[in-house]
Amino acid sequence: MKEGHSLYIGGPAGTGKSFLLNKIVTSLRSAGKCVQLTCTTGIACTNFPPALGAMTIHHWSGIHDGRYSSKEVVFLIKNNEKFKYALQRIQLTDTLIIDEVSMLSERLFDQLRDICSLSDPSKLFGGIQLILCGDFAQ
Ligand SMILES: Nc1ncnc2c1ncn2[C@@H]1O[C@H](COP(=O)(O)OP(=O)(O)OP(=O)(O)O)[C@@H](O)[C@H]1O
Repeated sequence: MKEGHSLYIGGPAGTGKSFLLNKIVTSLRSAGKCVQLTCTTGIACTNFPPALGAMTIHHWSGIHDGRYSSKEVVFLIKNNEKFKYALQRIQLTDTLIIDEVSMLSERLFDQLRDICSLSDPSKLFGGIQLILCGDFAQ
């Protein structure tokens, strides 16, 4: 993880996934990484202490309510003033954590791949380290 590899953390409810994410955020941030903690729902964000700054993946990425196609949202993030903070977040992020990832649709995951590429178009997901967490058996 510290070398920047992407990973999936899985396990049933109560096995300590959120506990582990908490430790990961703290550890990577103290190593100087820009770590963004996101969840697929707002309610899941409340599992974390406010100091960790958890936000929905929709907010982090600029996707918001998902009304745009991948092409449209990438264009807006690049060119529309209203999306400038999303662009800054994307370009600054070293590690993107997505909790409750089993709630993420294939369509949204594809959009995220395209949006993350704004960070570095030559790399898959823009070279951002992904830490996906959840329970696909849920
Ligand atoms: N290594 C650990 N040491 C001490 N307490 C722990 C450890 N791992 C988990 N816990 C405690 O166990 C409880 C459940 O952990 P946690 O909420 O992280 O599980 P979870 O897998 O995220 O569950 P859910 O999927 O329901 O959100 C919490 O009270 C947490 O503080």
